[in-house]
Amino acid sequence: MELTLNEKRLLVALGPTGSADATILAKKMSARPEAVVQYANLAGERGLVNVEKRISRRFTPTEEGRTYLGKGLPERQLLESFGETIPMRDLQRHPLAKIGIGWMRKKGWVAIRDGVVQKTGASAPGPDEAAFARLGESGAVEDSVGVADLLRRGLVAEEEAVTYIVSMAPGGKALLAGGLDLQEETGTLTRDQILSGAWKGLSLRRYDVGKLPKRVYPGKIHPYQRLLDEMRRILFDMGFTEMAGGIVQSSFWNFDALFQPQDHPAREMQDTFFLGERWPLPAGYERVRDMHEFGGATSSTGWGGVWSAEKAQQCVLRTHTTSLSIQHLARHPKPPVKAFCIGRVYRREAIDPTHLAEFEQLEGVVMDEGVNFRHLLGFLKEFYGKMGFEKVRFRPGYFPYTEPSVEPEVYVDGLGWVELGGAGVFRQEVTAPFGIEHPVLAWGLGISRVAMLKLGLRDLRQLYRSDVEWVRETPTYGGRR
Ligand SMILES: N[C@@H](Cc1ccccc1)C(=O)O
Repeated sequence: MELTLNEKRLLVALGPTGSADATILAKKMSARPEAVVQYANLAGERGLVNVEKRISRRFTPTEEGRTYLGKGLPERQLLESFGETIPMRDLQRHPLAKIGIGWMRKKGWVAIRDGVVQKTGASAPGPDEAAFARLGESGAVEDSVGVADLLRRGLVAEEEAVTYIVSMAPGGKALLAGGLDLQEETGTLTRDQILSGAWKGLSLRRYDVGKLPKRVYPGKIHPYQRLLDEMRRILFDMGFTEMAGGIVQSSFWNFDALFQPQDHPAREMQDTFFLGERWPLPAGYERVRDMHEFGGATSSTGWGGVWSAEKAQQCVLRTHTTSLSIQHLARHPKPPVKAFCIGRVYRREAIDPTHLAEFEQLEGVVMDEGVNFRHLLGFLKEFYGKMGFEKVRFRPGYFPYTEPSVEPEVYVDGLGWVELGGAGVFRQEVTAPFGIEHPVLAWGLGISRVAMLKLGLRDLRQLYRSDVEWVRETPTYGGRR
């Protein structure tokens, strides 16, 4: 083992006592205490010494406290300034009278009658004076009853003292016993030393070029957040704007506006988190009602039956971000619309490694004159491609609000084809009540799924755990940033 000269000197300084405070070692080595702590930590890593950090509370005099040091507390000085009695008026001329008289009375040392101050005979020093005397001797005191009194009077202040105790470990002892060469070492050669050849006679400090430095973990964005940021950037790059909305939605916006029948199984208690609140229906809700009951002014026949306004008012934790898409379109019924959102959605799932009751969805809508199903497939291919899924295929799907509907699948090495979201063209039953006259392409996907695939996770819950080790070890992917 190659030791630095400083480490050797530390062992030599430590030798006689086996254990010492870093400040004492610093004096012996004529070095700064911080430097000694640094040498000791290095030697500690090699098992030569042990370093123990001790933090202690102590109290040192304040500026006011210092003025009494060696002389005594004001009441003591005042008490000793007169004999058995003194007229109050005379005592008041003493510079410490203001503070001292009150304390003398409080401590029962004097009584005042008819303008005359008279000693009671009791004036034994209390714990505060004892502590103050100790303070005078050593400059600092440990906590005690008396110190608490001094602290209250503002005569001492608390200080945290850190001391490092360095003690010899068996490794260091053995090295020291074997004898250490304390010749000065050269770490950096000068130009002159090289030119003159003097370097040949120097004892050079050795470097272990094979040794890895200590790992450092700089601040890092959570892998899932990185992925969300990347998706957001991809969509901005593709010309989308971001839409926003609340986590709580009325059933009207979460289901009815999307032509989901009121007796649809997804609207059952076991699938959706219903809330106690009810929200009023928006103006023009009757067109949605008519659409459900008989198809409104369109060629659709609707679902039939009676549509309940009460059911539509019931609030839910949004079960999909499509509830934001339809509201965005209701506010912007004229083309072009090209918007996306990333947000958390809630479903009453039995929780297991691949299903959680809350997860993030990404949603996109495109509305413009003449866009069609083929454009939708193109958008999806492009988006998934930018996400790093090169092979994408589409299977027919079903959603109450789109026709035609597809379920995109991406190819993942080792897993094969994996379903990733849903997409389709909004039905007239969805668009007509809001006066939307052009085709709307819509798609959505669970992005915690994407994260699982991209980060190679077996358990979705890993995304939501506070596992700093995992965050540290997960490489930043994609190479974009
Ligand atoms: N909302 C659907 C996804 C989807 C969005 C838009 C159109 C079609 C399907 C889901 O949660 O699975």
